[in-house]
Amino acid sequence: METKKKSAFSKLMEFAGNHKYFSYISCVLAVISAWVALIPFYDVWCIIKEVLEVRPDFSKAVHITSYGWQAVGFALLAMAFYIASLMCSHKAAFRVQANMRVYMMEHIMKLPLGYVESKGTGKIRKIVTDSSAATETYLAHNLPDKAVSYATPIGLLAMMAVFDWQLGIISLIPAVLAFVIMGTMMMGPKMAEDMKQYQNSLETMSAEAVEYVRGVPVLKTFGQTVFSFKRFKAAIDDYEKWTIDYTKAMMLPMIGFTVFSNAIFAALIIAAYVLCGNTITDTFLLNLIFYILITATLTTTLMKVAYAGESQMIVEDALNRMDEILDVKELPNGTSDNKIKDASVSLKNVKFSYDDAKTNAVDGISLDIKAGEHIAFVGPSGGGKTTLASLIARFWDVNSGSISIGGVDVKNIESDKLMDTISYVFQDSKLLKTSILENIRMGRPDASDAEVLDALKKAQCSDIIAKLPQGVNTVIGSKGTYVSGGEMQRLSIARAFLKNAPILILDEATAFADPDNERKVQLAFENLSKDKTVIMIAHRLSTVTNADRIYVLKDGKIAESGTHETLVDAGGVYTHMWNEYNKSVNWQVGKAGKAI
Ligand SMILES: Nc1ncnc2c1ncn2[C@@H]1O[C@H](COP(=O)(O)OP(=O)(O)OP(=O)(O)O)[C@@H](O)[C@H]1O
Repeated sequence: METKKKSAFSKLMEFAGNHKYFSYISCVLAVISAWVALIPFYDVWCIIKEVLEVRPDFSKAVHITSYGWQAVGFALLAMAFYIASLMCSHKAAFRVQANMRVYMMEHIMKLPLGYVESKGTGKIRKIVTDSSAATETYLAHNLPDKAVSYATPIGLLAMMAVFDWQLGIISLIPAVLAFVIMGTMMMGPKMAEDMKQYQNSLETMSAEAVEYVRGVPVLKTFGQTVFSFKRFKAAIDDYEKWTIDYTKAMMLPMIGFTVFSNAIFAALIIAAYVLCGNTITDTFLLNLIFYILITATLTTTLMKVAYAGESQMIVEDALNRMDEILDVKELPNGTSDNKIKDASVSLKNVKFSYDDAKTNAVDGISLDIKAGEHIAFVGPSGGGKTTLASLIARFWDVNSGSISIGGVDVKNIESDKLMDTISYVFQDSKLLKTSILENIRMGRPDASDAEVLDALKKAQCSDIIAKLPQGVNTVIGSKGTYVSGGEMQRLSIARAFLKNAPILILDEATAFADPDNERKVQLAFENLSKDKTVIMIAHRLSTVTNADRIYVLKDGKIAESGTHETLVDAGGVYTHMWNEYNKSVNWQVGKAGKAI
């Protein structure tokens, strides 16, 4: 769907489907309502006219009541049209909001998984929900109001020209001035930019607040409370600055706008003195009273235009934020008829860099993993282990080179097929807020309860289930159901068991709370790894000693590769890492010994 260089309204209408007609009808009804709402003013004019004509014998004013009822009738009719207009506008707005969310989510599902991971699910959620909510307010309320605010001056103009064109023009002068101030100073490009900055600083402040609260345990442990409060404080200061700047920038235009839009009747009174001097006629008096009454409508209308303009800026900003996500290219889905012949993985001169990064995170890596081999990626932090594993699972597409699975380039494998071929067990396991049973069943939706239970057993989860209040039916994250990082990883191993994909990528957790958990996770990994091609991102060398081959990754390149034994003897990066590892193990044992 083309989303650029279009007005906010036409962008929104693309999401409305057939419901766009409700938006159009809503505007038409709002216009009718605006014009019908002017008729009671004509009735009032007739009443004043009759009063002036019959004075001083007011008993002759026999039409006043009928004019009065007519005014009430038209006021009610105008209200009915307005309500009907709002009903239509809400119908369209809710449909647009729903379609927008569905469209965004469908798009997000096709984006590189790496993008979703690095952008942050919280931020994406905020854009999807908040931006679509902003469009709802705009379409449901501001659009009909905008129609009213354009229709009313046209209706008024017609009426004013009919009754007394001179007074009409005079009452329009302040209105036009207010309108000019609004158009140039309150809604110009500068204000749109200020509004954007304001929204940005609001977003940063919310994000910093969340980070601050999430980091409280770490901050307290390291006694860094005051220091780290600085970032949050800086975000608050920035927000304060923008709010004050925005308010200051708005102050003069707002004063001008309010003065001019409320001064219409004052202009009329001054004009009356100038135009008539001491000889005021009945007709002039009648028209003057009529204009003074009716200009109140003009003031309200101008206010509505101002609010509609502000909400237009908000909706445009919301649409731009959505475009940030919609502009990210979806990963093209593979369609090759070539069959994946086995669970082998082959990389040929693979290069990849993250957006805006100066260096390649993976820089010309070639390797071949035969079906059924167990290999490990080790190396210093930032060496490219996770990135390389993500490329194999096609969370990102390579910049150059190629990755193939079973002889077929991953770009040509249909995404469902690719996901059936690979199981990725993340370090920070992804569990949803639903029952354990359903969480595990995601591995294979048609699995029976018995199969899920079997997977849980193989993944060493029996003790987790036993301690939960409702066993496998316990909802993760519900009250009283705390699962530790290690337990969570075992649960996601159970999910991988159920999926039973021939290639397994395991991102080993860096830290475990207790040795028992660590032993169980390792046992679960071992069970899961049987008869599969395994790629392990290892952080502790103890877990890779049995691997068929170890790749040491440094600065996005393979620094060394081979079995544990050959690498230990090679005297390179791995030897150094192994020595350091042994020192740390001995140090821990020594420390434990001392403590006892
Ligand atoms: N989402 C991202 N956006 C931008 N740069 C990234 C992203 N993820 C990783 N990087 C960068 O890419 C390089 C490789 O990182 P990667 O996470 O693959 O290393 P790693 O070996 O897995 O490190 P660790 O052992 O600490 O997990 C690093 O310089 C890192 O800063």
